[in-house]
Amino acid sequence: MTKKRKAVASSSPVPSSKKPKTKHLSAVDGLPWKTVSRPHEAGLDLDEGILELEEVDDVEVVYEETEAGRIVRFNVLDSGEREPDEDLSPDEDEQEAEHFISEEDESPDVEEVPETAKSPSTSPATTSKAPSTPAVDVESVSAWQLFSLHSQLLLALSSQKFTSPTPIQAQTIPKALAGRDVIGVAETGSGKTLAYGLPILHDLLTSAVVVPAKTRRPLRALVLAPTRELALQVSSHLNACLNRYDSAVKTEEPEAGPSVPAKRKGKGKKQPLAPAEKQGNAPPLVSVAAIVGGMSSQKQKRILERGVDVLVATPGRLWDILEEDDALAKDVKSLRYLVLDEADRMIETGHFAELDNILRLTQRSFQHNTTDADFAASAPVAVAEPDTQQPMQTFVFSATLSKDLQRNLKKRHKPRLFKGDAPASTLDDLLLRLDFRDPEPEVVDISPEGGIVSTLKESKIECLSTDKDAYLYYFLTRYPGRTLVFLSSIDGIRRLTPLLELLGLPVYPLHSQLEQRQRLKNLDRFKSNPHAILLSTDIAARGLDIPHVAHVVHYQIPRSADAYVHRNGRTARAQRSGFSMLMCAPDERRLVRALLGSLGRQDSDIPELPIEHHFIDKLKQRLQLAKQIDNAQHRASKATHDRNWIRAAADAMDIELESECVFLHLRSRNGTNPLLLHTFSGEEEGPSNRAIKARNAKSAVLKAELKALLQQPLVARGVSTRYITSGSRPIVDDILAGEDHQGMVGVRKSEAGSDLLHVKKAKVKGAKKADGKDKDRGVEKLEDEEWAGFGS
Ligand SMILES: Nc1ncnc2c1ncn2[C@@H]1O[C@H](COP(=O)(O)OP(=O)(O)OP(=O)(O)O)[C@@H](O)[C@H]1O
Repeated sequence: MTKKRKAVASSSPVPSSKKPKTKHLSAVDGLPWKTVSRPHEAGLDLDEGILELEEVDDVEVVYEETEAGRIVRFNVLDSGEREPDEDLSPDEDEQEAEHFISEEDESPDVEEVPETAKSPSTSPATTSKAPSTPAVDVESVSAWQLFSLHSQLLLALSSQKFTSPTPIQAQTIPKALAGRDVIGVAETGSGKTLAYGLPILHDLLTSAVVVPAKTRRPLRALVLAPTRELALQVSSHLNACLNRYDSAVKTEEPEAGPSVPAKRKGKGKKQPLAPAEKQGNAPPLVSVAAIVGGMSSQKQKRILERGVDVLVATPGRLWDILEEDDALAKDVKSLRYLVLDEADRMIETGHFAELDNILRLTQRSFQHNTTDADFAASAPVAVAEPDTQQPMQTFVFSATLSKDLQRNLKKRHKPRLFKGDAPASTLDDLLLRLDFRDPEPEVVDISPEGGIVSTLKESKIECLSTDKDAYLYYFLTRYPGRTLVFLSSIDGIRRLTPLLELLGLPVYPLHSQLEQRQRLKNLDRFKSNPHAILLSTDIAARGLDIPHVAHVVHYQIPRSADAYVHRNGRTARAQRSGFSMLMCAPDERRLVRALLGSLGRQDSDIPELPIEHHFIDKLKQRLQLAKQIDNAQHRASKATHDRNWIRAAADAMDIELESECVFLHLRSRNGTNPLLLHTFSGEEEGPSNRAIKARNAKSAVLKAELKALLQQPLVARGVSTRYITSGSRPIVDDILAGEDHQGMVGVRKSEAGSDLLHVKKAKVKGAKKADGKDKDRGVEKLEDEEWAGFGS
């Protein structure tokens, strides 16, 4: 097992007012190591790589010269709880109080142990109240103070530099904290995850008890998300709000006899630190986990056996588990919180039946008509009894929920009872099945007109379908930057990925037919390389929060206006600027018009991106070569694959390839549709080694040719690379100013968004010249209106 340790050697400044006491240790193992949760999104907790990661804080490394030579000592700074006035003068104490608040200042005194803790398993003998959290820098989160959030959350917001709530958070958090059901609609990247996440975590933290290791936690909150990546991301965003808390918490293993809530027990007294190992393995106060398809179900079952407070899941995997896990099904029936993130997408993913089944479980009215016998099987470990009478709060969030739907939801007064087994077929039906406790759930809709965020600049390129590869290659070369290219088909991604790879671009595919591990790996590579290109289907269209995506390209027209909005939402997030480019073939114009029409916009709203057409032919030449290489490689690998396959099939059937002529008639699993009818004999045993070698040699020659071509600079028309001060486009000034484009000689480095602006200005200027003063105003007005949607 690989075990990695990371020492944070007292880099965090200890306030000068604190005089930490130190423990001197010479052995590394004696340090208070804490296990760090490994990011599963990064694939680190899979079968390879780091299996365990530990870190240590507040350790000073001291080198001492001794007779035996130089030795290293570690001073463990004990900045733990002090006796009042122990280390500080009264003045200093006051000063410190001005800058920091602790949980005790913030929240009411010790809370009652909640109902959930009163089950035999979480009786006072085995649970204790949440310990206090570290101090919070009040000033950095003053804008959050009005919500009176748990100090751990303030701490997390402060450390993530989330200085103030976003508009959707500001409007929904108070309502959610007041116990209302909320339907939140706000633009992409506006912080909807924390809009529902913070109220849930606040409640769970303030009512949390330290659950002993062997006790299963009852599920309190369920977040459903349409894709695996989104579920993992939501779980990681919520965990980021709990991280520092867990590392700061000091827990004690419960001893025999009644335990006392930690706060009371520790009031004014110094709490002994649990041994390092115990701290590292201590169960978190509030736990969040993700359950998604494509990842080890054994591991996910283990997590569920231990129990989690907040479960983030895709409906498909969750329903699979629910069918077998009665304890979890029972929990789902008595949830405290239910969240549908990107609800409108979930009915499109083919998991609608599962989602419908899960929603049935959450229906209290449904439960009243059902006995618990279905789920009465005994739990594997002690379970804290959930409170089925506790009302459930429901949150539905998306960037695109139609006004009609919102009106329907508001009109509804009672949850609809299920009649028969026919699944609902529309989003309206689905949402009407939600067991809103409010007769009128709060609808907070602050989505922008047309669904497009103000910091996004849109553009389009009109070209033939067959030229899309060349124009895409042009765009990627002309505007390097993290780019997410959306295609509608997996086949398209499979075709385009090797071509762009051969052209030397850092390109990664993402689609549902990749293994989950590969999906996460590619996503991770995309996140870590500022020039990476992700070719993806719409599985990356919703919710994914990848920092600094510079461009979104719609290689194929999105299927719906909502898809257009969500795809665009992967850039221009959290008030940052972003750029999107729609590639439109002549036969797609009608679709684009319809798509924009349903957003209340026009085709002409989206300006064309200026193209230096001179480059296109050169790029086509390179692409042509890349296609030939790809074909040659494909044929060679297919031939090898076919040959191996035929041999394996013959082996399996105990057939001599040399002598017989055989019919292979393979059928699909259900035995109905013939998949392949193949005749072969020894002579037809696939291509010979010689043929395969010849193909490989051909592709090697083509590769060398392409390599040479790629090394040649792409030079703009009118540029002389020999005489950089002459030619119709002197380039010397740009070179001297460092503004020359690295991949295209004679082109100035620029951002796609600013080039778009230049086009706009040039148009206005040209129009002014041509049409005279009166018309000028008209043109300017028209331009302004056109640009109103782009917020430039
Ligand atoms: N109060 C805040 N201040 C600054 N950044 C924030 C704040 N809240 C959230 N963020 C950050 O904003 C980004 C977008 O948040 P989030 O993913 O929740 O958006 P979203 O509205 O759910 O987007 P989408 O509709 O695409 O799913 C994230 O990186 C998140 O960490």
